[in-house]
Amino acid sequence: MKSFEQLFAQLTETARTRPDGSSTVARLDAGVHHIGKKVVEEAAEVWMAAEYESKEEAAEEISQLLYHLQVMMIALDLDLEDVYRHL
Ligand SMILES: N=c1c2ncn([C@@H]3O[C@H](COP(=O)(O)OP(=O)(O)OP(=O)(O)O)[C@@H](O)[C@H]3O)c2ncn1[C@@H]1O[C@H](COP(=O)(O)O)[C@@H](O)[C@H]1O
Repeated sequence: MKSFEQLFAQLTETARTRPDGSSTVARLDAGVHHIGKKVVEEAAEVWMAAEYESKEEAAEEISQLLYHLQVMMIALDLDLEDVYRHL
């Protein structure tokens, strides 16, 4: 289990070191348009899980949405403070 901040640190390091086989590197290479489609897709899956599936399934979809939002942040060179200052 990892926190939001721990995942962001891991993904930032992954983007810097570009390990072979990383799905995060592949998503970053695919670009903002591709990442944006995943954000929208995962947001819809959160909605559907919340209305029609279990709390556990909703939690899993929410975790995937958070992951793709973090990938988008890295693609845009945003750090956590850039987002937190709007909370
Ligand atoms: N937390 C996540 C995570 N959440 C979601 N996903 C990705 O999002 C996908 C879920 O989307 P879908 O259900 O739509 O699955 P899919 O249809 O196969 O989606 P696509 O792969 O085709 O886009 C998963 O298959 C993963 O590819 C994640 N991929 C990676 N992580 C974490 O990111 C870290 C780095 O991962 P790598 O870059 O792969 O090393 C690791 O700690 C991982 O646990």
